[in-house]
Amino acid sequence: MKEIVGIVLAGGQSRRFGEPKAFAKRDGKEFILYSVEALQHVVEEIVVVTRPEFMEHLPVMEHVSFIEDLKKYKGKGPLAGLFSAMSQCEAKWYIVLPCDTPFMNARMIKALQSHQNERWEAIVPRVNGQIQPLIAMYHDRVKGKIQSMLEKNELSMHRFLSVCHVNYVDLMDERAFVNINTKEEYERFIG
Ligand SMILES: Nc1nc2c(ncn2[C@@H]2O[C@H](COP(=O)(O)OP(=O)(O)OP(=O)(O)O)[C@@H](O)[C@H]2O)c(=O)[nH]1
Repeated sequence: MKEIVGIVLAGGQSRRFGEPKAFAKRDGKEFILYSVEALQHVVEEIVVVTRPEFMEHLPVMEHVSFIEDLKKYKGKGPLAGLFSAMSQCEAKWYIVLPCDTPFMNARMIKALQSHQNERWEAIVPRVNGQIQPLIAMYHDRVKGKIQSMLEKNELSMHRFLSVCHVNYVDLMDERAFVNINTKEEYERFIG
């Protein structure tokens, strides 16, 4: 079993953005690569959970593999992506990132990781009072909890956190957590 694996969630619909967010660019580089690179020097391996039609557009990278959501939970959102990666790559801890945070960086991931401790099931940043469950660390112990939520079709990340033993850590770098969901946000932060 690996000590720590990175997960990049890139299987969403991007309905608000109107085209796949993973391939939107900042300074000529695809958003998804910012997520992969932020994790690259911190974790042993990275699993990108994405759609089959995206896979051929993604570059081959060392220690990075591309998988799909488990058939059973396809279309069920980030919790399904998280569970799919946890089931297909065993590790003690996971650090998850979405594919739409193009200012995320290794420094922030290391800051999060510095709170890693077996006492907790999840380490979740709070930035400007807002919790960030998709930019967080999860212990393998939460896998069963996610599965039972998915089985009940309960898909809320906040509801999931309510059943976990969570260490909320205040992080200050708001810019690293900028999340692009719409073309308006793209114009405002990257334009
Ligand atoms: N693997 C996987 N990732 C998902 C799924 N749904 C959302 N994500 C990812 O989770 C992150 C946050 O997703 P959202 O922005 O809430 O949803 P989205 O579907 O990408 O965008 P909207 O359609 O505009 O809501 C993004 O990185 C998505 O790619 C899913 O069902 N499977």
